[in-house]
Amino acid sequence: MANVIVIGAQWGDEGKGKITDLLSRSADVVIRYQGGVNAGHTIVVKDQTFKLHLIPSGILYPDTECMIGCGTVIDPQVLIKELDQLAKVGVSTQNLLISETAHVTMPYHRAIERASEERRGSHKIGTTGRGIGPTYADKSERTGIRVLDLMDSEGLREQLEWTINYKNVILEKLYNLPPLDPKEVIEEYLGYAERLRPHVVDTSLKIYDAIQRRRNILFEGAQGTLLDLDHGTYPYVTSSNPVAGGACVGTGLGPTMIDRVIGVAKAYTTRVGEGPFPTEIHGEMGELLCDRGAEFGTTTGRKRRCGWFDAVIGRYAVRINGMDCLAITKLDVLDEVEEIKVCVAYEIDGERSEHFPTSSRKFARCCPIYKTMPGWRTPTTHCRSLEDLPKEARDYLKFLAELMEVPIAIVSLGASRDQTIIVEDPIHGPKRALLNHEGTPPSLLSA
Ligand SMILES: Nc1nc2c(ncn2[C@@H]2O[C@H](COP(=O)(O)OP(=O)(O)OP(=O)(O)O)[C@@H](O)[C@H]2O)c(=O)[nH]1
Ligand SMILES: O=P(O)(O)OC[C@H]1O[C@@H](n2cnc3c(O)ncnc32)[C@H](O)[C@@H]1O
Ligand SMILES: N[C@@H](CC(=O)O)C(=O)O
Ligand SMILES: [Mg+2]
Repeated sequence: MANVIVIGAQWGDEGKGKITDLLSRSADVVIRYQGGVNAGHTIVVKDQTFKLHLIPSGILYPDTECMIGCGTVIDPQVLIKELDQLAKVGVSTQNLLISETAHVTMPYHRAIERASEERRGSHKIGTTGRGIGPTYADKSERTGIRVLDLMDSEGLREQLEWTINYKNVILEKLYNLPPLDPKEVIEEYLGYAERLRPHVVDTSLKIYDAIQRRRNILFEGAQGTLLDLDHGTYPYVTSSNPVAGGACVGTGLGPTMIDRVIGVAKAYTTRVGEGPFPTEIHGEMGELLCDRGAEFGTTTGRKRRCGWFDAVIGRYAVRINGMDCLAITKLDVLDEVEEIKVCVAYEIDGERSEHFPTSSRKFARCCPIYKTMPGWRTPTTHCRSLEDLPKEARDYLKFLAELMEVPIAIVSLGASRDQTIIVEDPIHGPKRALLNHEGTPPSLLSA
């Protein structure tokens, strides 16, 4: 039995969907613990592509129980659309459970977010526009609507009447927008409630039950470490905690139950939305990575910004998440690149630093110090073992593992489930933190 967290080690879109789907083969339960429909997880199986926003990436396995945990925010309209789309292609969602205490995204959340982004002008965050920030803000302000409120029609009428009138003041007075009609919204959401009711439970009880029955639980992170509300490039972050620590809070499971943390990182870096990005490449090379990597948002279709691999943020992600091992994705995207750069440290205000600065303003002044590696200029999408890879590609991976002092357990060379090299067992390997008693690094990727 092993309970494993999968997290993004960069700014999201690292390919967590593909890796979670792959690992779900050995999981009994897969659970999302934060974020909402801002996430876009892509899974490719044979010639079928699935784009999931809220439903966990374990859903393609009919016997796996999938849960949407209490730390998520749920847009019922999008969730129902996702359920319908899966049903259309014959994927059962009977095993999907939704937490009673997750918060619900309402129309005023989306409207307020759009208006506030516009009002911010050049200070905008570049959000996905899905109402994520305002839904989490209401949770903190204690004016949120939870799934269990949605299930109680009388209570909901009263609660929403009050809340919508309260939000209408903001819409009308602050943003000069038309008010929402409480009756219309209430009827719309009561309809959603009936559709979702069969899935709604106390998921923390279900998880504890799974623990007691020695089931394998996979926690699927969305977004990435650098988008974390507390540990990312604030204010250019999302409003939840994508880091491994978020998995316990966002599901109601105690930290002593977690066995492993697997980080997912692209072989280069991308970021979508505003905010500093020291290794961003402007010009031809950035376009090449964007083209080859099909770097367009799974949710909004926005073009993702592309850059070289940044080992400073990689090391930071290892530390913040207590990462045991890494999955490196999209190595194939670098197949045509003649020379590959890796950021090994920053120069900040004339000084060298190997640490991620806590201030975003300081981060924006970081100039990457690069080490240049030779490319391999050979296709790798067919490789299924480390030995199949060109030597330069193996050297590149080894260099990344050494820089971050974390073993690479999985290498991904294409979007498809089978385009993967398993270097070592990602789930049952030893706990990395326990290997370092004498300060010796754990065994890294073998050459
Ligand atoms: N070429 C290539 N594409 C890959 C590989 N692994 C994943 N992909 C694709 O890369 C993209 C990854 O983006 P997402 O699916 O948005 O990643 P994610 O981490 O699940 O997303 P968020 O939770 O939104 O951060 C998808 O289009 C995948 O199909 C790979 O090894 N090579
Ligand atoms: O989460 P919101 O508030 O919509 O956006 C804030 C910030 O985070 C970026 N982002 C959100 N979800 C994802 C995702 O799934 N992959 C990558 N980046 C994401 C968004 O672009 C904003 O920069
Ligand atoms: N989740 C998103 C963010 C977006 O679509 O803008 C992505 O896959 O890039
Ligand atoms: Mg995505």
